[in-house]
Amino acid sequence: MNDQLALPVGITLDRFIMRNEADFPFATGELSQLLRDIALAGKIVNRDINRGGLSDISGQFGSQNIQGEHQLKLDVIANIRFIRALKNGGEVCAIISEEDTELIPTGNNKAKYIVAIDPLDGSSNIDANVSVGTIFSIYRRVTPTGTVPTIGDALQKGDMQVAAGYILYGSSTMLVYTTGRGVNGFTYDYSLGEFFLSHPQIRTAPVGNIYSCNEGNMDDFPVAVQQYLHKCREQRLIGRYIGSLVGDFHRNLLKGGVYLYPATLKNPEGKLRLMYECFPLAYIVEQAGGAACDGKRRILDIMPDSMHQRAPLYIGSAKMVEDIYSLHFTHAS
Ligand SMILES: O=P(O)(O)OC[C@H]1O[C@](O)(COP(=O)(O)O)[C@@H](O)[C@@H]1O
Ligand SMILES: [Mg+2]
Ligand SMILES: [Mg+2]
Repeated sequence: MNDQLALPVGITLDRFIMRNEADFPFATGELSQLLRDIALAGKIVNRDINRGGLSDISGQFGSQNIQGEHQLKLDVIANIRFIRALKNGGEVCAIISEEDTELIPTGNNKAKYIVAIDPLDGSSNIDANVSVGTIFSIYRRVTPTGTVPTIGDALQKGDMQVAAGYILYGSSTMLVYTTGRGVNGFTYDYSLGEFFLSHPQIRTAPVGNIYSCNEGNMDDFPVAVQQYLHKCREQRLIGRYIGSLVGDFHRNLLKGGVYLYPATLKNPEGKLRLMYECFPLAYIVEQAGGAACDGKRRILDIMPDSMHQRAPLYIGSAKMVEDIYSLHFTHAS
């Protein structure tokens, strides 16, 4: 409490980024600028989402993405907005997007960062006016700057991320991110057009009383998960499931709890994508004291072999994730 009182009221995202950059003696400002570019695109997409019900922006776009999902107009609009901001910003040499099959070269071959992005998360909720989000993950390229980026630059372990975050377009709009020195949350003040630090150094409880899972798939779940969900019910834990990963994750991060998306018959590898859903949220939750696994491994230890690879995800309060992991272990042996 004293720390928070000590903090000047109204620290903007920009000032926070600048202050943090000062802590890195060799910082060159590129990552800071990249975070600003993402925040700017987020403000524009936030405006689009607020108009989500209006005819020119609602409904299907009429095409499918590589996941076989019907793209909504807002999926495509958000994708265009972020790609344009990242290209114009000049700090990114290539982009992985949920909405694009191939790696997107930006033409900035001198740039040293790669961004993986889920431009609009929770698409199935957009026309019902339920919280949605954007999820991003940032890597340093492995090939020399000045050369054309390759898939080798894109496919890196989750542990290699230099920054990750999400924007939650909910009752208020928030940007939450980490650069490996804790997790901070910023709330958007429309009247000033600024993100302000509202949740400094977020920590998540080791045990919470919330579990989030689409139990409609219960019969498909591994036995270990079915057992865990029964235990949650026996303990009268609170079941909360929005169906927008960012919304469910954010609530559990602040209140304590666990989100589960196991493998199902429809998605035997799991539904969620490693590069732009699992990795960024796993980095954030670990920086906040929580944990994330796929039932067998720590999510951040996974080496991806394709850009749109999926994985089961168990993420949130450390002790709850550990329990799920041990149940998997018990049933595997
Ligand atoms: O409808 P389901 O099977 O419960 O899946 C919901 C999950 O799928 C997602 O919508 C997938 O993300 P996208 O909307 O970005 O495709 C998650 O946000 C959410 O947690
Ligand atoms: Mg998503
Ligand atoms: Mg999406």
